[in-house]
Amino acid sequence: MASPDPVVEAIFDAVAATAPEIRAALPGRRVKSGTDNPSGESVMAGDLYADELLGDALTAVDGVGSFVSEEREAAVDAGGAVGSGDGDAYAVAIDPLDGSSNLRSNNAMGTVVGVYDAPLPATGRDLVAAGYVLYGPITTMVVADDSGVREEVVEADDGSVSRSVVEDDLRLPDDPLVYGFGGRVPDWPDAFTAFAREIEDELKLRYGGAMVGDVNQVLTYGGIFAYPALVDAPEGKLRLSFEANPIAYIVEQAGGAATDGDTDILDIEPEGVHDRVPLYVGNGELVDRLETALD
Ligand SMILES: O=P(O)(O)OC[C@H]1O[C@](O)(COP(=O)(O)O)[C@@H](O)[C@@H]1O
Ligand SMILES: [Mg+2]
Ligand SMILES: [Mg+2]
Repeated sequence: MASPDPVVEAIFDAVAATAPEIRAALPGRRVKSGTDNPSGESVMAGDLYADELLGDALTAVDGVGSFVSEEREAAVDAGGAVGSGDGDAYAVAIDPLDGSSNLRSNNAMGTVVGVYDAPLPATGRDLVAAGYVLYGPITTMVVADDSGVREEVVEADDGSVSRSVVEDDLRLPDDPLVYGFGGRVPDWPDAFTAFAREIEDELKLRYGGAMVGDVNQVLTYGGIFAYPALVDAPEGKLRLSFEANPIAYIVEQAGGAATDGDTDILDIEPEGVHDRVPLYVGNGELVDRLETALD
């Protein structure tokens, strides 16, 4: 197996190093910050705190040339040309706090990171690695690169942060057990509702309102997660660069599939870094059935 890319490892180290600090800061940051993000959504104080901490940590990593975040309009130049053709630095895209509406109710949340070898916006084929932190009862981090997917436990001890691998070859189980679909049922297109009715008969509902938490259930138990196209929002809710691409990369590296209903998420050509996309992700045969159902 090829040795891990040192820049990618430094990026994951930086994300892991911020996780205990983000977690510790959340109790006092469960309120709205009073601002909206570039997607027009209300930003929580926790979103802003995580964004600032991660922005500082990631732009300080040697080999990170540019940094974009769900919470920032423009890319931050971190010094260094991005892309294998023009330079040798990576562009890092983050969703600093995924599922931050769960802050109020104290449910799971996460941080998502994508490491692209091309200036953004780029397609998911330009990802060289992706990962997410899950702030559950345990702080875990799932990381993927071309060698596969690993689950790690992140722990802070006396000011230092450790990453311990607990699963070194995470694969989607063959027999799916769970599903979780976002959005209001009356807002779903009829074809998706019909597909959901079939799935309800076969799998158990697990929906927590944070993509990272819901996808982590699918990775653990097998199944399908969707934030579908809605009748009045055909692009759905989730953002391609910060959410769908990194999650699609991780799930595909774990043996699963990801689509916007028609096209592999990783092949979608973005127009802008804040583009939204419908996301259907999980076991390959379920994603195939979904594509047929939406045809
Ligand atoms: O509350 P809803 O409409 O079900 O939306 C839930 C979805 O929105 C998100 O919270 C969007 O992410 P952010 O919290 O990063 O904006 C996803 O994590 C989740 O899948
Ligand atoms: Mg999110
Ligand atoms: Mg977010």
